[in-house]
Amino acid sequence: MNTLKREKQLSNSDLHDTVKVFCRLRPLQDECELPSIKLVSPTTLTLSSECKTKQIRKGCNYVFRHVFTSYSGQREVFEHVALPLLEDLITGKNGLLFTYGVTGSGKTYTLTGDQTSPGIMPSCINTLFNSVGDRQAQKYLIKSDRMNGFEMQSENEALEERFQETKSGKRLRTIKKTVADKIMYSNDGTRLKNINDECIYSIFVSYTEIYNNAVYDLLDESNSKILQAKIIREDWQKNMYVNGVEEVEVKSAAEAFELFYMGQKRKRMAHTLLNAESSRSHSIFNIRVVQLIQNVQGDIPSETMIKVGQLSLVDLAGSERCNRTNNTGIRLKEASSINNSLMTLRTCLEVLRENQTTGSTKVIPYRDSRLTLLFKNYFEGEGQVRMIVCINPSEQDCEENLQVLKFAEITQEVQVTKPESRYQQFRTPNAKSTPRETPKTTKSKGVPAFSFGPKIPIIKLDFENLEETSAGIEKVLKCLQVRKIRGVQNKREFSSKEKHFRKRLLNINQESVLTQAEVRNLKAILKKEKLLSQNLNVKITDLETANHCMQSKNNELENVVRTLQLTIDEKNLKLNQNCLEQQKNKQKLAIQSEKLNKELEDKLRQQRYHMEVEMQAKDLKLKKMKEIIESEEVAHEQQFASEMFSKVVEANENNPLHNFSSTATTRSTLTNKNTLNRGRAKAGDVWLEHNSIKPIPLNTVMQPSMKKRKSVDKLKKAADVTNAKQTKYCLIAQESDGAGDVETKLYKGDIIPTCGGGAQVVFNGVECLREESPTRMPLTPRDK
Ligand SMILES: Nc1ncnc2c1ncn2[C@@H]1O[C@H](COP(=O)(O)OP(=O)(O)OP(=O)(O)O)[C@@H](O)[C@H]1O
Repeated sequence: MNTLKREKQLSNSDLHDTVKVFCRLRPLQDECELPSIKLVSPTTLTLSSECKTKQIRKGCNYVFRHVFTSYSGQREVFEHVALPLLEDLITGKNGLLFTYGVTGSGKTYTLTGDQTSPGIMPSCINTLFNSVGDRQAQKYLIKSDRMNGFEMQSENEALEERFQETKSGKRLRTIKKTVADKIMYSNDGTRLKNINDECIYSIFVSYTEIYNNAVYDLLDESNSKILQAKIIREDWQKNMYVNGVEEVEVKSAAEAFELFYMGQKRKRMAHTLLNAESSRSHSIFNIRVVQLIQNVQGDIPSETMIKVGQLSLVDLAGSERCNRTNNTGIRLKEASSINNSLMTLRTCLEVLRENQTTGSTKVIPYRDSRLTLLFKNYFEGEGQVRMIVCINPSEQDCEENLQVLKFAEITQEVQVTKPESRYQQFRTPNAKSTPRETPKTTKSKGVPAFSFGPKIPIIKLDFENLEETSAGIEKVLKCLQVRKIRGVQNKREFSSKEKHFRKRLLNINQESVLTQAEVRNLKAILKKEKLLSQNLNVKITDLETANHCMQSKNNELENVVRTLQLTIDEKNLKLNQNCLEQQKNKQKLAIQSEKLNKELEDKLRQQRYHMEVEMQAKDLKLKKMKEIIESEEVAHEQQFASEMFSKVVEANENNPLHNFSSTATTRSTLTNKNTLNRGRAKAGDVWLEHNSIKPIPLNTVMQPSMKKRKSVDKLKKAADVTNAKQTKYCLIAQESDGAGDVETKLYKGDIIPTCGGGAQVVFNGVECLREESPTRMPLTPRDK
């Protein structure tokens, strides 16, 4: 397995020239969480196994100049990182310190901190004022020209300005004392050792921010609500600066903190209007220390030199990725702008490193972003550059931290030339104009710009005292010679100054041409923006109208929904009432039916009891009747059976098909069934009426009841009897006694199908119809 262990050891000589990169780990919010970053040594760290990013290079170490752990205090960070920059600043050297890292990794905390643990900015301010003490120049003796330069005023001018300020109350701070107390940071009394006792100092601060690639002056008091974007320009020394930026001279730490507080307030206010957050912009707090060195000859200051040092403290915006934050709209624009500027910073440093290591001369794209353009000079050797990489060792930030570490890796390989102090500006109190170009070692004397040499002495021509006269002439000659030499020098100086002046004029002209072009561009941009804004206004109006329509429609629909809802509610109420009534009715019905059932059961029980009693009585009666009938009928039966038998035999003779099982069976069945089945013919029974003779119809009142019948005179085929529909059989016989009486006898029986498919007739009764003549003689007992 190829171990990718890579550890960069920075050589001592490199340390002086490279960008010095420090790392600060912030404490984890959740104490139970395991850190995704592991400290290998005080200068080295590595990503731990908790970091589950795909891009992780296992075993890869990242080396810094120093790693501040979560236990490192603000003081430690200040002493290691910012104090050397302050020492440079006080001697007129420039320095740039920026914090870089993911959102929430502690950049602002490191730079600003809070009252009890002041960050780098308040510590720098406190240390500066502790060190300068009473060696401060009088206010307004030095004045910013708002073009990266300084002017020197006479004491009277400065006094006048101070007087005007007090009179107008222009710079009187508006914040309350309670707020002023709150914005004070604790001061531990640290002092710088390299203060020059022969100098007096003036401290200036400016506070700017870069938001969406536009520079805003946070101390600009011209319009307190809307911040105007500023342009970045290059001064005559090729230094980049924010044109027209407000540089305020501060005479105490409190004043500086007040300005910082006001700048932050303005930033918040402007951002509320722009719908942005503080961490969405890069903020730059600039401290400039102007050092005045005055050489005094007698009572008159013979020469005045100015050295200017600048320290830029930059709080970069968070470097998170767009897809993690799911930004859209303005946030996406902000994020891409932040990422673009950070990307450009990265590209610039990469190209710079490549140019330095390979000797190539690739163009560094400083102009691609305002951030890199503003700090171009630092990367090209105008001062020390230090970076604090802030890291939140939480697992969530793991992937972003990896990107940050990679950036840190590139940055610390970039070389910057060692800064050196120089006289940036010079101005004598009596001269009004500021010489723009001041060679580092140029010294100007407190005498008129052009001197014509010593005055020509006045001599008296005294021919009597020739010696004195000739000495005087000699003096005049000498003086004239000196004046001649001075004249030549003056001529030379004049021509060089003229040259220089022309050159400056040319530069100014070029600058003015460039400015004009810039103004033209800006005007074109403004025009475009105005057009865009007009279009947007039209769109907004359209959308507002549409929105209005939609809202009225929506209101109507809401009304409809409300009425429908009311109807539904009413119906639901009725439905519920109906349900309740139904349930009540059901309950009532159930109670009633239960009552009825009970009553019926009681009645049934009573009836059953009565019937049983009746039945028993009837049974008793029947038994008695049976006994009587049986004794009476024995004789009749025998006679009837013999009659029946003869009739059937007779009928059988006429119809051989008539299938009777046996005479004996018939007789016995007849005997048994006669009493039981007589008169039990049902209404639905079909009768087979067998008229073997043609009977004379009798007009008796009672007639046989055979509603459904089939009359046959002969039984020709078996089907006549076996027809399943026919259930009753009736054989008709008629007799006449000759005296006029006629008797018809109907022998009745049930047709019962047999197992063999035939049928048998079981006789069970005889009906007799008798018609007697009213004229007939009564029968003698013999006749009977
Ligand atoms: N070293 C630290 N010790 C204690 N608290 C810290 C430390 N670093 C950061 N914090 C806390 O973490 C929180 C976030 O820090 P800070 O606002 O400085 O992050 P940031 O990187 O500036 O974020 P942004 O990019 O959003 O501005 C703050 O509440 C701060 O107090």
